[in-house]
Amino acid sequence: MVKICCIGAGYVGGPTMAVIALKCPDIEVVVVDISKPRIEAWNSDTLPIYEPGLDDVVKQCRGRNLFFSTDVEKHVAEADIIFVSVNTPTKTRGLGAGKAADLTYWESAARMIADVSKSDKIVVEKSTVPVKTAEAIEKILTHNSKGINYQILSNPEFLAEGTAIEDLFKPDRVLIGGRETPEGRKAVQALKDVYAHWVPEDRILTTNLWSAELSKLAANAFLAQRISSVNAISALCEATGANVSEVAYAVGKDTRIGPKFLNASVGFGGSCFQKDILNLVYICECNGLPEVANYWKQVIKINDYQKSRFVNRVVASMFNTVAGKKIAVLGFAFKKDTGDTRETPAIDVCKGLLGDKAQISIYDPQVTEDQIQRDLAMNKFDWDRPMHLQPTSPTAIKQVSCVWDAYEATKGAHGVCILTEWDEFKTLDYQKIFDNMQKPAFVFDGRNIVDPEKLREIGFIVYSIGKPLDAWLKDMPAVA
Ligand SMILES: NC(=O)C1=CN([C@@H]2O[C@H](COP(=O)(O)OP(=O)(O)OC[C@H]3O[C@@H](n4cnc5c(N)ncnc54)[C@H](O)[C@@H]3O)[C@@H](O)[C@H]2O)C=CC1
Ligand SMILES: O=C(O)[C@H]1O[C@H](OP(=O)(O)OP(=O)(O)OC[C@H]2O[C@@H](n3ccc(=O)[nH]c3=O)[C@H](O)[C@@H]2O)[C@H](O)[C@@H](O)[C@@H]1O
Repeated sequence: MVKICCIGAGYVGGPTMAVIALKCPDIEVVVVDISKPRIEAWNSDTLPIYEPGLDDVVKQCRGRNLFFSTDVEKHVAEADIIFVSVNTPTKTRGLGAGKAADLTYWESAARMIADVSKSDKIVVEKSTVPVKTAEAIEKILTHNSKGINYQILSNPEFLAEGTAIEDLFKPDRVLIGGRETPEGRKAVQALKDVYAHWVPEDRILTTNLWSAELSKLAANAFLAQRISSVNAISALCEATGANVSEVAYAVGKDTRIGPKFLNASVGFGGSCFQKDILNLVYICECNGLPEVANYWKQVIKINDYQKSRFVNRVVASMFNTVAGKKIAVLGFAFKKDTGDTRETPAIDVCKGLLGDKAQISIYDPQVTEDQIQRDLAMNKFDWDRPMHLQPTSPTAIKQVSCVWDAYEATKGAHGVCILTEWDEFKTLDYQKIFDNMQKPAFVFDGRNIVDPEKLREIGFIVYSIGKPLDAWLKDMPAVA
């Protein structure tokens, strides 16, 4: 029986390995992590991450050919194929701080593999890493090899949170990069055989190592660039009276452009887009390509602009101050169907409103109060460290309260900011919300999920990203 061990039981390691175990009953899969609480949660009825369909997959194979353990060294030693799916956060200190990927966790995993291995291994980069990381990993492994043969493969993951199980069941493509040597090709084939259990052959792409590593960074940069493009156009729509949804629809009808990923928003969030683009920028700079670096940097600048533009709209339309005013925030996760808050635009929006002394009442169906308080207190990039390295009990921010109901959050509020596109926000009783709010009552829709006309009929003053402006807002320009 082939044995797979995955180091890192996070958003990628957990679901990916659960699906491999489900689709490959002839393979034993063990997911290991240094975080004891995380592994305990994977072994319990309350999994550590919320992902539609995941519970079902885990229940079907846990204890059969899927195991979760903290005994990292034992399972690494026994495995034939080792996936490494640990954090690769942005460096916060030293060379490349604020841009370069911090490979501390990757390096320590590689050193541990070298220490405990007694047989040949295929080591698979699942984490998103800078191009050429495989070379560094190879050096670490072969320097301590004791005659053991290691083959390094790059097999980046393209799943999106909220649809991870769907994406894993039916991936657009699986990408495997390896060395172009007989041993390298054999290793690529071994990994191909795993995916071939359920992925059609023509969707399994094989490339050289560097193409696979770079394709992951490029794919995320292209996706984020689409959002920044439509968000840039949304600002122009507001200035001209065009409607961004109509523009995006018309643009996306061109089959060369396509309709997906053109929803204007308060900004993209999530653990990877910003981090991976910063990493790409750094690699370009290191390779003497400042023009290319600046091109990609602009995608992040527009994203930051979009978030601060939103805050400015809120403050400007409420007579240029929100001091002491209750603002309801609906949605804190970076997108719907996940409890993940990493780099969520809600953090920057809330911090912006707090900077103007607002009182914020937050409701999100999946995010805990503890998480929200930690996010608002944490320094940038600290969120992407393993749990045990994050600040444990930050001082709670007094102006922020978290409630478990949208109606409670909006009661007595001056304004409502919709920051995540949870389906339940589309069907709220907005008349009831209006009746219980201060007047004039404002809705700032950062996800374009409510019908502005219907809300205006109720009496709200409405701001929707990239939509023709309410007369009220036209008279209140949002200048920083
Ligand atoms: N979250 C996502 O949707 C996607 C993430 N990625 C990439 O996958 C990688 C992992 O991301 P996530 O799963 O989201 O991170 P995560 O933070 O959810 O999980 C990483 C896990 O690795 C563990 N870990 C760190 N060092 C370790 C070590 N030396 N030994 C054992 N365990 C260790 C941590 O305790 C943590 O549980 C990152 O490189 C990310 O860029 C790629 C595609 C999608
Ligand atoms: O490397 C990663 O981590 C993953 O990053 C993204 O996945 P994810 O961040 O989970 O979610 P997305 O659906 O891409 O959304 C990212 C952000 O963009 C926003 N978004 C998305 C689409 C859109 O049209 N407009 C928009 O503002 C979302 O609300 C969210 O805040 C990619 O879609 C995955 O392919 C990739 O594997």
